[in-house]
Amino acid sequence: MVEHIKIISAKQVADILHYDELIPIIEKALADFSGRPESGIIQPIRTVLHLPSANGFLGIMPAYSEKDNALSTKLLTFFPKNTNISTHAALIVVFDCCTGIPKAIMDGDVITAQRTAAASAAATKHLTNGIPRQLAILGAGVQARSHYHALSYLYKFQQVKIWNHHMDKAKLLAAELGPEVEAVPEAKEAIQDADVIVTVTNSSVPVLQASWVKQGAHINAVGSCRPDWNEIAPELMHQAVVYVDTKEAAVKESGDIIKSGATIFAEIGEVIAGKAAARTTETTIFKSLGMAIEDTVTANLVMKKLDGRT
Ligand SMILES: NC(=O)C1=CN([C@@H]2O[C@H](COP(=O)(O)OP(=O)(O)OC[C@H]3O[C@@H](n4cnc5c(N)ncnc54)[C@H](O)[C@@H]3O)[C@@H](O)[C@H]2O)C=CC1
Ligand SMILES: O=C([O-])C1=[NH+]CCC1
Repeated sequence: MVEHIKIISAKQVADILHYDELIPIIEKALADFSGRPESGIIQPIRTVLHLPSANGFLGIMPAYSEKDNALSTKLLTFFPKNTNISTHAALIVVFDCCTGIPKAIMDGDVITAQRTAAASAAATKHLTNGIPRQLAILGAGVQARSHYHALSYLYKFQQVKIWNHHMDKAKLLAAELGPEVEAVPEAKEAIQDADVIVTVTNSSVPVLQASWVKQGAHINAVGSCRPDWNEIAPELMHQAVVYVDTKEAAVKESGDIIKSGATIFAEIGEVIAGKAAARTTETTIFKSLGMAIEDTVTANLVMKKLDGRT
């Protein structure tokens, strides 16, 4: 059986994935997820193993889409103390939906970076107030980079400010990205004029304060995927209208939700499907935890492209 499994590298995945195709696919997956079980999506809450000795995590993330005929599991590790090597590492195993036979093992790092940014881009498209001109990113790692590219695919920002707790990393990323991108020493300075804010740090305590955020801004809160970690000040969680990718996981996994006790207004998939309001004139937060179905539909796109089926 193993001889027939395709091994698909990060480079192959990166060559295939582009935001023009990925954002609509993720948008549809988010809507289908919120329309389950009728939409044919099956996705349990992920299993997360905590390794106290290394303060690391292993997540197992299976999902199935009947419409897409796609079945896969992502295996993801998160070791936040890693230095000089990545803090997250992922593999995706793709199965044949009729026989259950594994078809491929592919790199999951590029997919994790890009599908997460595509989900934030989809949320921003639905929740932002008018055309955003100023982007702020807190964090300067893998997700900071992919969020810049996904959001810049949708909008031409006049100014992008990046803050990181180590300024040198923010400076390096700013230099790599575009002439409109600037590294700033204080998070508050990055946030004050921002129409769209992205939080993508490994912090377990708030990096974004309520008083810094202008009324009507949209926030993609992407980090803090642990129940006892929060990246957003509880006051801001209460002031904003809170959207999530999955309500079921948000109340189990998200410290931003659990520690603040904030009310979830809707899943972003309900907004995309026209079943919940997009309250764009208010300050909005999209609390993203990441969903296996995003990986499954993205891996399916990679498979289809490699097979010449699309
Ligand atoms: N919602 C989702 O679907 C996903 C969420 N994530 C989460 O997004 C966050 C960023 O992920 P990556 O960019 O892949 O990680 P990364 O390790 O590449 O980047 C993390 C950034 O946070 C900074 N940082 C580390 N400790 C910090 C602290 N105590 N305070 C402030 N900044 C700190 C680092 O300097 C770095 O710039 C993580 O929390 C990760 O778990 C990652 C993948 C998917
Ligand atoms: O969905 C995902 O891949 C992740 N969520 C938090 C860390 C990685």
